[in-house]
Amino acid sequence: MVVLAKGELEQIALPAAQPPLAHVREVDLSAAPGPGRAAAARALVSACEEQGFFKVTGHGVPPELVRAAEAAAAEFFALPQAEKEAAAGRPLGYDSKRIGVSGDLGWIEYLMLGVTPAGALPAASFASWTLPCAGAAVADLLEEYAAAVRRMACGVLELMAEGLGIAPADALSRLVADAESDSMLRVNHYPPRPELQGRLLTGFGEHTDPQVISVLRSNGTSGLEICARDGSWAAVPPDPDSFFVNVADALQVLTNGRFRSVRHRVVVSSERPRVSMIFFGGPPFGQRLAPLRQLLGDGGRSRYREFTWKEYKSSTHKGRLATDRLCSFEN
Ligand SMILES: C=C1C[C@]23C[C@@]1(O)CC[C@H]2[C@@]12CC[C@H](O)[C@@](C)(C(=O)O1)[C@H]2[C@@H]3C(=O)O
Ligand SMILES: O=C(O)CCC(=O)C(=O)O
Ligand SMILES: [Fe+2]
Repeated sequence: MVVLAKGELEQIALPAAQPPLAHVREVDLSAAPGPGRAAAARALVSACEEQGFFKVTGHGVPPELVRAAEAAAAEFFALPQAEKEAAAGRPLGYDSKRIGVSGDLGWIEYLMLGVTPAGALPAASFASWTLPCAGAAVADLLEEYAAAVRRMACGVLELMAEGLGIAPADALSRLVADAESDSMLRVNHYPPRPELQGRLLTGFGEHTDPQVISVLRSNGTSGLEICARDGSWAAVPPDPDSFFVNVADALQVLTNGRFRSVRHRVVVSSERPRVSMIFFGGPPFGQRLAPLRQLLGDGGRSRYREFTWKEYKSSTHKGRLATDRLCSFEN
């Protein structure tokens, strides 16, 4: 349930619907080694260069696991408010309308879960966190789902390394595969909007994701919009059978700006609820982030100073959602 105080609805009202994204880039992760895989790797690299965003097909995540995880999430959000609030916590746990700690609001309720021990700090991980419904089944399903999506994210990062021509093959995926990776799962529920004389509401305000890669799956309800390099916004047609990948800030740094993290937001315009589950693949806290030498070229200049993920994450968490956070790390 989302309850807004007087005046808060005005803060999140949006004026206009955006046109659908004309060309959703697609990458088939199941392409067999050989020319098919090389073409998929090229498609992935050009999608990351042009949009920082693409759809993954042939992803290998079992559809029954996706359906079960979504049903578990829906079951959680359907609980009485008091029971959901028993799972409240910051930064991990249940919350509604507040995003971050700097005053950003949205027409949203959500669960944040740590996928790895590092991602779970300082609160609980799936293993030690018992959701107050249907036994521990919800936590178990979401944990299994997160593990499957994390494996897929690593597959995407391996294909990316191939497309970029960098070695070793796990140069990027190891950041997320690492046992110390700071990875999280976020489950968002955007209830149908209240009647607002045709106006739209911000579900999740515009931002880039700070991590390396985000992998998003939603039900069939629209809402996700991405921003093109020219600043125009477009609506992404939902596809519950596929996953969407966002290039996130740390990947922008690793590629020295060749890939740009995609600015995106969620707009609530529907009579139907939207449920999305997003895996955020983050590096270990101590990981130093700087452009990969192989992507700098001879005498190439690094656009970013070196910093650790811990440093970046804490700077991120102090600011507003829409802030362009990377600019203070530029050389
Ligand atoms: C306002 C904020 C919420 C956020 C932390 C931040 O200070 C800026 C980045 C936000 C974001 C966006 C992507 C993910 O949803 C998220 C979990 C993340 O890592 O960075 C959120 C943060 C959050 O909701 O706490
Ligand atoms: O819920 C969505 O579809 C996207 C939300 C998002 O961008 C986020 O949680 O970072
Ligand atoms: Fe996001």
